[in-house]
Amino acid sequence: MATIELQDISMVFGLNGSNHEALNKVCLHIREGEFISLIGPSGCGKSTIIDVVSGLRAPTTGRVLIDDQPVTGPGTDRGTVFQDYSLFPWMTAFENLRFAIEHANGKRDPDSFDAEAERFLKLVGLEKFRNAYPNTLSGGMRQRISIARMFSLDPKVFLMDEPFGALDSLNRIYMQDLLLRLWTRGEKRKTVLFVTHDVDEALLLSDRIAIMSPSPGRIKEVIEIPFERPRCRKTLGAQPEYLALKSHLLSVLYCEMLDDLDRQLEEPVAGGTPA
Ligand SMILES: Nc1ncnc2c1ncn2[C@@H]1O[C@H](COP(=O)(O)OP(=O)(O)OP(=O)(O)O)[C@@H](O)[C@H]1O
Repeated sequence: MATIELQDISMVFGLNGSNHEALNKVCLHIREGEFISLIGPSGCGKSTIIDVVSGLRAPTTGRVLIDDQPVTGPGTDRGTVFQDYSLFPWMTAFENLRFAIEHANGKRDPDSFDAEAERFLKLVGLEKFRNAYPNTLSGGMRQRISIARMFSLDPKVFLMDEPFGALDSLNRIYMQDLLLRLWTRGEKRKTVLFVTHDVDEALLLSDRIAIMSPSPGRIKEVIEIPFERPRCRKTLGAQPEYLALKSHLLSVLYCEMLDDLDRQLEEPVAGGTPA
């Protein structure tokens, strides 16, 4: 478990000769073992936050602390899952897992890497696909391997950027439940920063939801999700409190979307003003 502290994170990108402020003084404290989701309109800077916390990108100003230590680059204390699976295409499911485990634990007995890879394949129900290459697996199966890899590396922090965004709705449900079960039964509960566009997904998974607004990206509101764990999606969706929170989230996001649209339409269009 770890705390994550985002302190006044701003990010300015150079874009077509001018500067674009993607994030403006984002502050967020994430508690030990907490599951927090970032939700907000496209382009509000959710992925940029994941990049900054993972250490792949340095902020223009501000800093991230993990357990009070500043992030200066990528590290084994953070595991990531992205929407695009990020598996090595020339390795089988087993080899992808084994490679990651070996890379993270180079000094251990090599036989233990095999056993560990087999164990995690089984945990996500893919032992029969041990020798399959990623291009022969469905999107859901590939994402199961990515998740197994993240759990097998045993980092303190999980960073997940729309991990289920490319999946159909049934696969998405399966993956959400799989993630919840693996996460809640871990001895040391991981601290999770999760990006999603899906309000129901955020409500099912999160302890808190941070709503972002665009241009530049900021955290507009942070909402506590009061439902006890373990959560059951069948009963959760029928609770009046769930419906009220969902309605609130949707109205905030909808306002953001309309504001964004207004801003776009105010910008001059090359060749004249729209009628
Ligand atoms: N490398 C880059 N160079 C220039 N601009 C960038 C770069 N990366 C991101 N941006 C800009 O920063 C802003 C935030 O991008 P980001 O990808 O973090 O948004 P997002 O909220 O994750 O969007 P989405 O939900 O569509 O994935 C956008 O306006 C984007 O165009």
